[in-house]
Amino acid sequence: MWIDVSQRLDNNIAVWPGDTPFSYEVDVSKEESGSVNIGKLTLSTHTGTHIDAPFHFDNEGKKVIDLDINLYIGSAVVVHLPNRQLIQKEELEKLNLDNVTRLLIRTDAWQNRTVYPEEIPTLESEAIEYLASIGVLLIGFDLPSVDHMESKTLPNHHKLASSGIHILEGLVLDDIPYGHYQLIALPLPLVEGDGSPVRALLKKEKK
Ligand SMILES: N[C@@H](CC(=O)c1ccccc1NC=O)C(=O)O
Ligand SMILES: [Zn+2]
Ligand SMILES: [Zn+2]
Repeated sequence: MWIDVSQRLDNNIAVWPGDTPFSYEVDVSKEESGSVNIGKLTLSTHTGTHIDAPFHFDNEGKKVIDLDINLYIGSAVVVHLPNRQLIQKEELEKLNLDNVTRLLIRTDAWQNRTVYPEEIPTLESEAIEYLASIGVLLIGFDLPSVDHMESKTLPNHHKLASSGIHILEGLVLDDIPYGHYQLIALPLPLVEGDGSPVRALLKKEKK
């Protein structure tokens, strides 16, 4: 059974401070067109559950269309690391992450999803190096960013990208225990995209 671990997209969804509010409206109604309702979306590419392409923080970086879709489908491990400000290498070393290419970290630090949190946990730089060294290619968080909310230099975004680790943000992992899963979290084929909303799904593996 597939479990939806995406944020629902409605007109009340919280967005990054100052970013474009999400809006869905029926632009042309069935009555107006005589045949169909036609919706219109206005949204930031960083709305809800989404991936970041390197172009988000690097003008020379890959755009969404350039990213390998295989990153976003396949086996993943969910780990639960609540009540931390800094996620350290030592802590990750204690987990059994052999052969893990997709790592999803449940922090539980974004409790009230109607607003963006002021402070969120982050990975220390050595932890990113460690994850790259064991072959992690995708990291996902139940958080709006992999850097501190107020960061303008986005060191973890840059370090993850230069380490070959791709970024998935805004997952809803509230009810997801530690374990092995199959993940699907495909971005839209946005040719110029710096990021894309995804529908993120998990299915428990039998091991
Ligand atoms: N890094 C965040 C988004 C982000 O930084 C942001 C998104 C919209 C408008 C402004 C942003 N950052 C401004 O410093 C993310 O990846 O979703
Ligand atoms: Zn983002
Ligand atoms: Zn980001």
